[in-house]
Amino acid sequence: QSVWGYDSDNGPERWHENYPLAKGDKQSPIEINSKEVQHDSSLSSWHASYDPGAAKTILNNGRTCRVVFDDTFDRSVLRGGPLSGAYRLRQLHLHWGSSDQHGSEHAIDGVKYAAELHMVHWNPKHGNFAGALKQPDGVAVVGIFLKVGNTPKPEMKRILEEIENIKTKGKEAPFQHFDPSILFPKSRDYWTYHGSFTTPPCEECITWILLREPIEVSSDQMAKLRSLSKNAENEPMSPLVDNWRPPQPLKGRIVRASFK
Ligand SMILES: NS(=O)(=O)c1ccc(C(=O)NCc2ccccc2F)cc1
Ligand SMILES: [Zn+2]
Repeated sequence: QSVWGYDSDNGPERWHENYPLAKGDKQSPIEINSKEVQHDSSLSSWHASYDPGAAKTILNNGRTCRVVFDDTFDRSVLRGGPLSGAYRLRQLHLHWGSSDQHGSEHAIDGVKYAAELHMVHWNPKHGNFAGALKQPDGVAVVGIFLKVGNTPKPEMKRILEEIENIKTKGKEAPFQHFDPSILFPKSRDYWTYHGSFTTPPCEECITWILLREPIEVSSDQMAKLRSLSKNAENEPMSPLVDNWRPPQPLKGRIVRASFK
């Protein structure tokens, strides 16, 4: 079956066979080379105003752990930075490795982090998410790097505690009263560039906002994430790890920095 994944027979090198956009000129993730980044003093700071009541459920879809929010009206929005207008928060999810040494999708000067958290927002001027996917300014994703250290942020605990209840593919649990802005690092410094979904169908509709400052998690918290399974309950155990796409060709794109 043409279902895509991260294994040798259905992984990133073969996605283009069923999803031709995967070979586009504005694909994500990318390798950020700070020497080639352009500081843009006209870039304003971004602002998130999230309603904790918008959080609904957390689920394991066999490819990631995803928290879903109510995006039926402007309840939790991101604005400013490179964006014009308010983008609605729809979901957040993570990508991680089989060890602490790798797992992020974007890399900074060759440095890969243990994981990368994505907060996915869409532009309501395009009617709905499906419509936004077809527009270059349709979607905005805030990317936060997770670094293993010994002063882990307590805020990640909430997501990781829920993992017990969504161990296998298809499991979903209520996840309410959660304000994801508690996950943001202190600094608002960011890089921004135009790219794509890092998973099929790989539409090139994303304004990426990558935060420079990583947040810290503990090695135990990473082990918890790696205890998720990509299989359903009654199938052979297969650990959900290495659900990251490698960096894609920059193809002349400019990466701008909000900081010097
Ligand atoms: N890793 S990421 O770049 O942040 C990313 C963000 C969102 C999606 C998504 O919504 N997929 C579902 C989906 C995509 C396209 C069409 C219909 C869908 F349901 C996938 C990847
Ligand atoms: Zn993602």
